[in-house]
Amino acid sequence: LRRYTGSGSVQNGKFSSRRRTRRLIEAPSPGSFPLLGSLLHVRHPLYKFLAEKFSRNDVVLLYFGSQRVYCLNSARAIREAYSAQAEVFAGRPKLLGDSLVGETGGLVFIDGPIWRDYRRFTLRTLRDFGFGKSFTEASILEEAQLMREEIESRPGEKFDSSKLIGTAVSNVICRFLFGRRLASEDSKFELLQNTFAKLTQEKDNISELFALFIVLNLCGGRQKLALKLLQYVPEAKKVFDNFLYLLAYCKNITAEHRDNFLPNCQPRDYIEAHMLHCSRREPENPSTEDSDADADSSSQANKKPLNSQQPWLFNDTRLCLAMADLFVAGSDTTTTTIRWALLLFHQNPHCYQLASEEVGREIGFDRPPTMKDRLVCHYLQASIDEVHRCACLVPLGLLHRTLEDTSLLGYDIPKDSLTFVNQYSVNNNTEVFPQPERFCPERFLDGEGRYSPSDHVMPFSTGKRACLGESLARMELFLIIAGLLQRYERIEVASETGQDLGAGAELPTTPGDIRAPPPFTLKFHPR
Ligand code: HEM
Repeated sequence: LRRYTGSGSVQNGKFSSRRRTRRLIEAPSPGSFPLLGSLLHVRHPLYKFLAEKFSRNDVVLLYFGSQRVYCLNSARAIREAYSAQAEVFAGRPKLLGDSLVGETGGLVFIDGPIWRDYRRFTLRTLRDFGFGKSFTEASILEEAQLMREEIESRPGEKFDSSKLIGTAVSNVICRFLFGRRLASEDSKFELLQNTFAKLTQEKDNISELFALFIVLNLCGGRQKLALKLLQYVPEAKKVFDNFLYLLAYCKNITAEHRDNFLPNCQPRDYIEAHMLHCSRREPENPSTEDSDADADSSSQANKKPLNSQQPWLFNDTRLCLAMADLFVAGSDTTTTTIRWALLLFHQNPHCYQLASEEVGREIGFDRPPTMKDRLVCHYLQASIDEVHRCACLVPLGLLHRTLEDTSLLGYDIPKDSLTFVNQYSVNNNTEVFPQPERFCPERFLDGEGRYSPSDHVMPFSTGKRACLGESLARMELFLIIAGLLQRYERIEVASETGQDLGAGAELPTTPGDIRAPPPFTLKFHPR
């Protein structure tokens, strides 16, 4: 019998401050064993298992070791938690990062004032550099142009899709972070790209999370001890080493910047913006109440003063941790979505045809696309949403942590529980998306053929922890895909591993956090 012995009781959907002990109202669960938790009660991939076995349940309770982990298995549950109770669900679990680096920082696996200030600083800097404006647009178009030059320098050749698209996408983020692109021949660049594609796609991160929490349990929650033990596991050690490699790379570039930094000039990249911010240590207005607005890159959020609490939160190690997070979060996600788009168009050539015709009609073939064209390219916009739905790139999102006791759709959720979304359940809900296995952009068009997005498709999540790079990703997707449609009458896709990738073929996907298609090459047929 589990009893709730937290700080309050449930009243009007919230715990009151009155201390009381009562039975928890538990969400349905596949079951659990002591120590191992639900590991032996679930099948892989977890998102499919939960979507099928718990198709009628909004919330499912799992255990990673003894850690409570709630799956938000419907759009209703996701919105109720991450939007309606945004503050309560805005925490992140501690996953050894602090112990590894010796500093709390970054943007993804951290919460509290450091995360808040760095998130605001990053959104503000992205906006100042023209996130959603011409500077970023120009960077993306330049990378798209370089990609096309590469293709046209070797007519009739096949290109590795990950490398070709990954180079363009990663360089957009490099230009923002470091103020320069890295040549694809640069061995460091290739290493960085591959390292994190492997980390996010190939590894079965859910099994590893189960394992990590079991080890943490065994160590009585002591992170340093768990880290020491995990150093003996070759796979885990490789992950730590790769991360430390990326961090060292960011540190070197930061040191180079420091030598050339001119405090009175306009910052040219994220590192300089950070240096400028640190050099102006005069106190700013104290932090105002945080609102939902700072979860996105809206201008309101970015006009708010940074928290600037004492002690000073900004330092070089945290800068490097934030850069590492932006590089990892901003490279493979967008690259893989574009690869999915090309693969799904390959399987559905009539959709490629319709999108090309629209691009030809609305943009023409003589000038590069701009973000304004999005407003008139209804079919292409709908196709991109359908790519998000079918690809379901991050099916389980990232783990959140509850910052206080709460209740969700009638179930009790104690403080410090972990939560994750099941985007796969939502995207394959037959009541909202009939025949979900079909690629059908028309789902997102109204009766007059105008783009009509659905609030069920949430590739960037929602609420306080929603993707910080959503605007940049949306720009990259539209500009790069529209540019390819303009230039190439047909794009041939061929599997690198002999798998059938043709129309109707079921596509095997990678087991990691990112659901990527199998490796394939691209051959371009110019108009
Ligand atoms: C198609 C491309 C992308 C997809 C599908 C995507 C998706 C996501 C998702 C699902 C999350 C987790 C949200 C949550 O925990 O609720 C996330 C977080 C994040 N993303 Fe993205 N992302 C993309 C591109 C980018 C880009 C280009 C950047 C960098 C500029 C970026 C930076 C981040 C960061 C820093 C976070 C952590 C935010 C936080 O915890 O406060 N992402 N993204």
